[in-house]
Amino acid sequence: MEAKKEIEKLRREIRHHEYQYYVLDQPEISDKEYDDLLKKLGDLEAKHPQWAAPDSPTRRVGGEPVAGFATVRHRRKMYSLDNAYTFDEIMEWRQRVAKALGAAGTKVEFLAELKIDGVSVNLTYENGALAIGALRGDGETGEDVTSNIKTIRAIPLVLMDGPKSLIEVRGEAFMSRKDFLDMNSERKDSELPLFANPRNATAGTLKTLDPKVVSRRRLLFYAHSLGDCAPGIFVSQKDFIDKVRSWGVPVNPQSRVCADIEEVMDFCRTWQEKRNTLDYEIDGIVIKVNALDQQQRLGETLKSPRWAMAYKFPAQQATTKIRRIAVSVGRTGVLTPVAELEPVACAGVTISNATLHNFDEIVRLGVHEGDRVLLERAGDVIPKVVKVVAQAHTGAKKSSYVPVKCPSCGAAVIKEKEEEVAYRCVNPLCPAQVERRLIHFASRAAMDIEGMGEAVVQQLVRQKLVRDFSDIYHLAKNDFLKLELFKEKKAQNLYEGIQQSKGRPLSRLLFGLGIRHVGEKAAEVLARTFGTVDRLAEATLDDLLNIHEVGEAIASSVHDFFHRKETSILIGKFRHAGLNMKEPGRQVSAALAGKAFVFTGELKHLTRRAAEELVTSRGGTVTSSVSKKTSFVVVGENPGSKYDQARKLNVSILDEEAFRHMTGEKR
Ligand SMILES: NC(=O)c1ccc[n+]([C@@H]2O[C@H](COP(=O)([O-])OP(=O)(O)OC[C@H]3O[C@@H](n4cnc5c(N)ncnc54)[C@H](O)[C@@H]3O)[C@@H](O)[C@H]2O)c1
Ligand SMILES: [Zn+2]
Repeated sequence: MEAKKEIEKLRREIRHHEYQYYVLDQPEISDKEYDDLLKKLGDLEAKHPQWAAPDSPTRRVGGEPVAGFATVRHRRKMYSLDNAYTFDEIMEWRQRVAKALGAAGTKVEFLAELKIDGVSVNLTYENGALAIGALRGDGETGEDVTSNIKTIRAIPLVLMDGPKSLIEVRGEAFMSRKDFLDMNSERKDSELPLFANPRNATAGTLKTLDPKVVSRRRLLFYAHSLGDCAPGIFVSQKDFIDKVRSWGVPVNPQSRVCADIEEVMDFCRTWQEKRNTLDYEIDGIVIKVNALDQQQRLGETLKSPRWAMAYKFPAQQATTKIRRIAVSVGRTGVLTPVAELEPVACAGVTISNATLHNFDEIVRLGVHEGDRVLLERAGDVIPKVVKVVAQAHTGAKKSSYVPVKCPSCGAAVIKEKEEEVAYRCVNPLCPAQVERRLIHFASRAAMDIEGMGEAVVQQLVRQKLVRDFSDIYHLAKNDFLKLELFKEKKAQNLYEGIQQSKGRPLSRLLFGLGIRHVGEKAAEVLARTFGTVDRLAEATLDDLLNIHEVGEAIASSVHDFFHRKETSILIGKFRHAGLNMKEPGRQVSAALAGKAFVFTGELKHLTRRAAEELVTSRGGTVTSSVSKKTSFVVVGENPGSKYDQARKLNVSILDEEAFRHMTGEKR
């Protein structure tokens, strides 16, 4: 009974972390900690086979597909990989392979590949042309992200001299370290939660509903696995890699054929040392039995192929001393404690600051100035303090690191509600806050003002040249000549950068304004739905709540924002300065905007994809299952259970004819 309880508790815990990781792309624990939980569960299940369950996390790949996308069933299952953390575990695997292959198993060739920390993507080519791009999902069905995938330049839309028969090429979509860091620093400026690693950032990007956002993120791609295909095209993994490369699909040039397992381990050692010379993150080495006929004989378990193994590198940690616990002031006045460190080398870079997240975290860690701490850099994120390894010998310990006054402006510091963890500076004119807000406004994902980085904003604020967003648009070229290192040319460029930003679409402006809870995605949805700033400003709370992707927090924050006197003054000033404040390119339709559609059954006049496109291009969304949030279910011939579900939940039902009228396809 005890064991059963423990197993159930572990499963619940693991499922929680899987949801955080696969669906929200915001893990709360490190991969190693997650893998340890999973291993513990696996061991318990092996010891108590009577409590095994088919839906246990030990037997399932990934997580449920994310809502908001249509799903596709993979023609062949997409698997996870088994992990090895030591060379002993690699040797054990080598022996299992030998045993399973019998006489042929003593001599096996391997292909060793870098394990890039990205997202698995399945590309289906039909007649040599890219037909579907899908994510792994739960391995059986995944999110259809074709329109996002098509914006990735590294992925060819047509194969050069490839097979005409259907073929599935699988590989890793990923982000360079630099693009990942840029993306996170933009998010930091916007006070959005940071992505823990490039993989979460890539997943978050591929799951955005707007392909434009994806194209801006510059994702990369390397093919590494074969899905469904006609028989006889390839004889080995190496052969597959070479052939797809010749058809124009990028593959990782570092892969190596290894004659035996010793060579494989050399390769692992080499890359463990050299991993930081790459401009993308790898978290290990994938070892594959090279010959496809041997792979077939080895087969797969429910979760992973027996012919492959992932060797995972140790986590990137280091220890050092905290010199001081400083406090930084964010855009909304939130105070964040930062540990200033004795510089230490960790995973190829020198670290001198680490985040402590909030003041509760300081208490939880029991950390003080002068302590030696363990740091971890997961991916390239700002390093975090994991725990105290040795307490300071000297010096009085502070009872609290919460400052009485704002370190920037000296105003009072408050905690809005007792249950909140954040302390804030109450002064909206606090120079540190104004600076952060302007940096965010000018950042790449917002108004994208060329030449207006942190240093420039800082000087503009300190010299009292700007106090609010609209002041930027009243600066003359001569004003910039007062800034450090500014000469004629640079001043001219910044001036032009500012002028150019006036034309940015409404979505960028909304994001830049830093309205609470309005991130990039919500800004896009709002801009798409209302089209102009005036219509958005007039929206009632109900109008906002009626939008499928908008929840209560966003709705009331947007409503409040546009009903403030300062906001209408600001918008007036923007208009006077000639800002665009419209969302172009969307034939937004009032009937469809913000509505959620579900399709079931066959349509006569439209393909499913064309029908979905009609919805999304008019500001609506398509989801795969019917819920209370569904606005319409479009029913074709031979509808499935979604039709019954729609009737049960009293969701409006449209036939094809009515749907085409609604979209303006038919008059
Ligand atoms: N921190 C958390 O809370 C949390 C939660 C869930 C999962 N995870 C992490 O995610 C991992 C499980 O995810 P997973 O099932 O995707 O396994 P995985 O990432 O360990 O391995 C499988 C994946 O590796 C990728 N890959 C990269 N290079 C490859 C190559 N050359 N050949 C084949 N595949 C290659 C593929 O995308 C494949 O899907 C665990 O190791 C765990 O650490 C963490
Ligand atoms: Zn302040």
